[in-house]
This record gives sequence, C-alpha cells and structure tokens, in this order.
Amino acid sequence: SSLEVKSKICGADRLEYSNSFGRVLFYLNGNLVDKVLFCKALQFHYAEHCAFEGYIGTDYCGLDLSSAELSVGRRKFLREQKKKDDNPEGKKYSASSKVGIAASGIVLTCCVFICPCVYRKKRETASTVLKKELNSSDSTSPLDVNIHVPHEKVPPTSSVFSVSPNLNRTGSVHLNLAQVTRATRNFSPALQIGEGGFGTVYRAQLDSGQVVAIKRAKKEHFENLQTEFSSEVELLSKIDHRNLVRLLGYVDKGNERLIITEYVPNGTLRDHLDGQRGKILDFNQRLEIAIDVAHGLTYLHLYAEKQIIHRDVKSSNILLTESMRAKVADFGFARLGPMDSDQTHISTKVKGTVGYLDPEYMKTYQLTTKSDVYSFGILLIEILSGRRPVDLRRPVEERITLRWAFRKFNEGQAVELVDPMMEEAVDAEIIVKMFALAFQCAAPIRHDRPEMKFVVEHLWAIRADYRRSLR
Ligand SMILES: Nc1ncnc2c1ncn2[C@@H]1O[C@H](COP(=O)(O)OP(=O)(O)OP(=O)(O)O)[C@@H](O)[C@H]1O
Repeated sequence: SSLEVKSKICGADRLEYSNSFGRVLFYLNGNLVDKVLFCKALQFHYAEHCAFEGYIGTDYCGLDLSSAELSVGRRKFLREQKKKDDNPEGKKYSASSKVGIAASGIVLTCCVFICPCVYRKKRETASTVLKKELNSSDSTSPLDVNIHVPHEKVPPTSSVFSVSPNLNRTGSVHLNLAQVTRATRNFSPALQIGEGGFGTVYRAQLDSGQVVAIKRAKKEHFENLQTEFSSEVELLSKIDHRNLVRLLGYVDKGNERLIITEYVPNGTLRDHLDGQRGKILDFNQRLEIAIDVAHGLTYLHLYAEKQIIHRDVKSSNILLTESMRAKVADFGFARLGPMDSDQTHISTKVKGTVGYLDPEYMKTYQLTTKSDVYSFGILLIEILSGRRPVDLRRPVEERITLRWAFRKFNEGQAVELVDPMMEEAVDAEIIVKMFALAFQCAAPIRHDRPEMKFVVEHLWAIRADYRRSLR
C-alpha cells in the first residue's frame, strides 16, 4: 500500500512512523521528531531487544535489524547490555534520551518547526500520483470523481423565485430575475469578471448603488448543478465572517440559478502571485493573507452554525480586498461536516482541485476538516514560493511543488524556496518555521495534520517573531 503507519511500544516509549508515497514522518510519544532522534530511540530500544520489523530501521537508521539478528535472542541482548555497561557513551545516550523524551512536551513540539524530515523516493508509487496529476491537461483543473451511492438524497428542485428565508438579516439583498437581468445588463460580457466550473461571474451594480458579484450557473450542466447549487446556497447563507465571501441572496427560477455575493474588488491571490496586479506581494502581506485564510477556515470548521468543510481551498478561491485582506470564496463544493467529531463524512464524490487534494480523502472518500488543512498546507507553500502546486513547465523533479519544496527543505535550503519575485530578505528562521508548518498541514495522513485553530495560533506566533525581527 502507498500508505503505511506503524507504531510500537518499547518500554515507556511509543515509536511511530507514517510513510505515504515515500514521505516519512517520525513520532516519539506522539510528538513529531526528526529522523536523528527517532533513530537514536530506535537504536536504544533495539539494544533493549525491542525492534520495529521491516525496513524503517535498516533503510532510514542504518541499523541491522534482520530477524537472524533478533533470533540470537538473549545472548545478543546480553552482549549488547555488556557493551552498554562498558561504554559510557551508551549510558549517556540512555540517560539523555530519557531526559529528552521526558521533556518532549516542550522541546519536541518546538522540533516540529525545525525538524528536517526525511524524504525518500519510491518511484512506482510516486509515479502513480504523478501520472494522475500530470495527465491533467490543466494543472489546476478541478477533479470530479463520481461514486454512485444508491441512497444519495437529491434536494427537491424549486422552480419558483426564491430568496432563502435564512437571509432575512441586515445586508441581504432581495432580487427577482428582472432586477438581476437589469443589474447585469442582461448578462453583458462587458461585466463578466470570471469563469469557473460552476458558471460565469458578473460584476453588477444594484439600483441602490451597491456593487455585487453575481454567479450564474452554466446551463449545459444544469441538471447536475442542482445539488451543488442548493448546497452552496444553504452553506453560504449561514456564514458571516470578514474572511469569508458573504452570500447576499440568490435566485432559483425556471432555468436560472444565480448567486449574489459581496463583490471583492482586488482579484484573486493567484493573480497577485502571478504579478498580474502590479506590485508583487511582500512577505508581510503574504503572512497576513495566510492568517486571514486560516481564520476563515477555522470559522467554518469550528464556529459556523454547523461545521462546514470547504473542500476547494486554493489560490484562485482567495479574493483580496483593496486593503489586501483575504476572503475565502466559492463554497460550491462545500458539504456540511460531521456533527459528531468522531464521525467522518463518507463522500459520494471526490471533489476539489488537483494539487490541493488530500491524498487520504482521494483514497478513502472520507471527508474531514483535515482535508481543508491539507489544502491550506499546499496553499501556504504556494504563498511562500509563488509556485502553483503542479507546474508542468518546470523540470520533472520540480513539477510537484510539495515534493520539490520538501526535498529542498530537508537539504537545508528553505530560503531558496522563497518566491524570487519577493525581493526583501526575511530571517531564515521565520522562513523555516513557515515551511515547517506548511509541511505539517500537508502531511500525507490526516492524523499528522494540525487543526486549523492550531495553525492560526502558530501563524500568530510566527507573526510576532517576524515583527521582532524587524526591530
Ligand atoms: N465575489 C467575487 N468578487 C469578485 N470577483 C469574483 C467573486 N467571485 C468570483 N470572482 C471572480 O470570478 C472568477 C471565477 O470564480 P468561480 O468561483 O466561479 O471559479 P473558480 O474558483 O476560478 O473555479 P472553480 O470554482 O470552478 O474551480 C474568480 O477567479 C474571480 O476572479
């Protein structure tokens, strides 16, 4: 299998690792640690005759853990013990490792942000992923895999004009189709501001003078869009947060499905990273944008009326205001999250965008908030490096940005990952912390990823460090 998780209790320690497509993360007593410390612990316990079976000790730690060795059993064990007694170094390790492990709560948590994790290529499995990603003609094309489940409920179609009853609150707009047609000058191409999988987006000015964005569902996909449309409206209407694009109203009449949202005037994050909006984003702006997005997602996961999983976090779904605050848009793919935190939502369709998609969700169809955390990790790497998650114009070894970045990071070259368009020099330690957080978010298995709330807290801590470094 491409995903492997192993854990073993040795004495008072729990040793664990996860390996997904050659990306290995090491844990000691539940804390993410670097390879060196993990191997020391492994070696220590091996001497105590407690060993991981399999390749991890041999391939990663250079230990000889063959079964023959182990079967030497007690004789070997005694020999090791004797060696240890004669060797003060061995004793030193034992004592220091115990101290280190005891202090794990503080020290090892810090390790999360400085640990160079090990990257190992497994060509067959990696190429399967690559094939999937590279076969896509558009590196950021949405992926839509349909798995038919017989009991899937399809919400009833409403054929009359309707404005969600949930929208009767300050700020909502009530429009009928005629008003929308007028505001968009009969969906004039001149007012078109974008196009996505769901449909076309227009900038429109209402009679009141208020400028809004109106999203019009594509007719050719109409039948299929019914579920998505309803889910988008239902979810958006419950959301009220400054880092989330606000739903103002909707029209669902005949063969028109229209969503009216606040207009966010300054383009998408991707536009800015591409330099299409003039000035290139500086580090401070990138950090603030990351914090805004993390706040928006934390709200969806924790504080919305019902838990919401976005499912399509990506740079073209992050809209910027004139003061460069970020708002997360496009909840068309969103689904209500599980009510009970122990449950995971079994999805009927894998939806999202190639490059940002949680590999565990792709495999299991189990949707949790950690899928958004994964996409956020990918987004954070994109914010820092300026590179799209998949970039087919690059040399083969650089096409999957996560892999390229992870490898360079482990080679101690984190600073070189930073977007060359960003001219200012930023403290290397801060860059390392940002990337470490991004990799933690984009860990192959969800168990290893933090919650968004934790991500916000760490970004705030990094922000404080950054401010201090400027003094
Ligand atoms: N509320 C808004 N304010 C300003 N511009 C918007 C707004 N919503 C969308 N846009 C613009 O319209 C474009 C298309 O948006 P849309 O959400 O339909 O598609 P997408 O996110 O690019 O693709 P998809 O969701 O299909 O993967 C965006 O990239 C953005 O430029």
